[in-house]
Amino acid sequence: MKTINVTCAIIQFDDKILAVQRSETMKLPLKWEFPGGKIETGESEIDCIKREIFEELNIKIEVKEKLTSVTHQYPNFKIKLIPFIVEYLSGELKLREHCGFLLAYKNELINLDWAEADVPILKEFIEL
Ligand SMILES: Nc1nc2c([nH]c(=O)n2[C@H]2C[C@H](O)[C@@H](COP(=O)(O)OP(=O)(O)OP(=O)(O)O)O2)c(=O)[nH]1
Repeated sequence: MKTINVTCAIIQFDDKILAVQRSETMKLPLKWEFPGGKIETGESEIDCIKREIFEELNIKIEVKEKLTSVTHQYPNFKIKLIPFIVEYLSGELKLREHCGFLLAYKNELINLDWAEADVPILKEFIEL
């Protein structure tokens, strides 16, 4: 099965992190994730994450660090999830696709019902 390449952003607002909840009509409904999305043909990972964050959240970010990518097989599809630690730069946060968000301290994030592919990323991030 073809692997979908997806970037995602761990966005730091001061000392809190943004998590977003997938809506009921999306794949993996109501799961929590880091915002991001699929890499388009010819697009770099960095351009992808900046574009997706602006499209989904209306904010500009600066990419700081790349974490370890995770390949995960869901029942119907397989993804490679490519995570970046980023910082908020500008813009007013607006949810364009997700049904909810929260800002939480690092050690509070683990209590959410995450998309499965995000769990190793979250663990790596928490141990940094
Ligand atoms: N953006 C993002 N997607 C994630 C994460 N974890 C995870 O398993 N995914 C999955 C959910 C989606 O199937 C896929 C990302 O695709 P997407 O958000 O751009 O597209 P989508 O669900 O709207 O899918 P589609 O209807 O356009 O095919 O990766 C994550 O942390 N962030």
